[in-house]
Amino acid sequence: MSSVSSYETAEHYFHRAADVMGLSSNMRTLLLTPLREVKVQVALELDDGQIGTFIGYRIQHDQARGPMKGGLRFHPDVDEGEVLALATLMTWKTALVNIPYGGAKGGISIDPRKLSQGEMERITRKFIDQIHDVIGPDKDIPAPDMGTNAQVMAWIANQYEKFHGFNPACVTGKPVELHGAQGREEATGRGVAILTRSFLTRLKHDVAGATIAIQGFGNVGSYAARFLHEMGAKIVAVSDAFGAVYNAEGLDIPAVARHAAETGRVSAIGGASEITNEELLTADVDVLIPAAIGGVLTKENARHIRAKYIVEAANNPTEPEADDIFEERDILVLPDVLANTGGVTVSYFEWVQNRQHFRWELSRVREELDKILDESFDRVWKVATDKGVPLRVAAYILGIGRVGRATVLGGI
Ligand SMILES: NC(=O)C1=CN([C@@H]2O[C@H](COP(=O)(O)OP(=O)(O)OC[C@H]3O[C@@H](n4cnc5c(N)ncnc54)[C@H](OP(=O)(O)O)[C@@H]3O)[C@@H](O)[C@H]2O)C=CC1
Ligand SMILES: O=C(O)CCC(=O)C(=O)O
Repeated sequence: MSSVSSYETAEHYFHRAADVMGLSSNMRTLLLTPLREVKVQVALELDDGQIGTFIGYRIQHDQARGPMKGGLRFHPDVDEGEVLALATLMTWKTALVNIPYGGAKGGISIDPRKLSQGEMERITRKFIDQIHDVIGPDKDIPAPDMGTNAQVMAWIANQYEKFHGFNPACVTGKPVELHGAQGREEATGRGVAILTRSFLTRLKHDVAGATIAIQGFGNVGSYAARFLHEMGAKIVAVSDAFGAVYNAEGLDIPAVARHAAETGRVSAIGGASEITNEELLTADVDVLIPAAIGGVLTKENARHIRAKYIVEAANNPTEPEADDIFEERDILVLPDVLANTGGVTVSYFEWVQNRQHFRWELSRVREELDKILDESFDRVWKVATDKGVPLRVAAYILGIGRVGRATVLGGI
């Protein structure tokens, strides 16, 4: 696990790009300082009659380019620094793909696996009771992240509407039956697969037959695995919090998905050996895709990574010293700020549809998403090539540049 905090990582990557851009120290302070940090008590009666007291956060980083946007994470590791780091990342991410939003993120420090469905619903509603005034379709629009899903988004919409009236654009990632968008659930993982293919193609490496290890088999990891499998890639290892499974000939991903749905974990599936998450990270593969928690690629394991390429489906998986080691070892990294933008982009399509009271077909969602991903990838690649910088620095230059210009044009 990383010894560097998520926020130190976020600041480091910001300054690395800001140095190349020649940003003044005043501008750096303005762009890094969050607009608002909300920290609330979320207290409720648990199923066993005990009182549970949890801490919830919503950190709104920047709104120069539009209402703030970002997911809501339910995980035991959630703290203020992590949420701020993730909110900051959202600001550069929405700017990079040029959708009209700023950045925010939220979370509650809880373990959803230890809660009943009823407890999850009560916690979600209690949290929205505390923050409904600072969120909304023109202020800040939450969405799913680790530990939350379409059902949680449905409760958020319902609770928000108790205060403010019907307004499904107040949250995205909702169930399709309740004003959600076709294709949002698959969007982040599908985007990861499409960008992985573009990345490999640019490097003259065919996705068909490429060997891939994916850490995390939740929303993002499982859809990325599914789409890459359909593209002909050989997914040799996948994992969840309990451990990993490996088959050098390639896993049968639809079978792993069925097994995980039935048993709640990927382990103990026939025809694959059990390995640890750490062994998955150092597997001998073409592409490593971290798609779970942050801070998993560290200065301790970076020299043992055998993948040729890393695609960051997770947010903030790589600590700065590991990133430097990858650069030195010519391991190319497709950074989170680009690699996982499929989710927020389709969230934007959902928000647009909600505001227009109009529904798009899945084919239109996919087509519009592919266009944005292709354009963003090409732009990042060009800046990296023109300036001779890594893809992460190039992506940050584009994102920070757009936010900086909007800030100057709009005035403070
Ligand atoms: N959902 C989205 O649209 C987006 C998500 N992301 C990022 O993608 C990543 C994954 O999110 P998402 O798929 O939504 O989350 P989910 O909660 O759906 O899935 C998380 C996965 O990670 C596994 N996991 C949890 N803890 C560990 C651990 N310590 N070691 C290994 N695996 C672990 C979980 O296992 P288990 O099931 O056993 O707990 C699960 O397989 C996060 O970094 C998130 O910020 C980025 C952009 C958008
Ligand atoms: O869909 C969204 O609005 C946000 C997704 C998210 O949290 C992320 O990209 O990290």
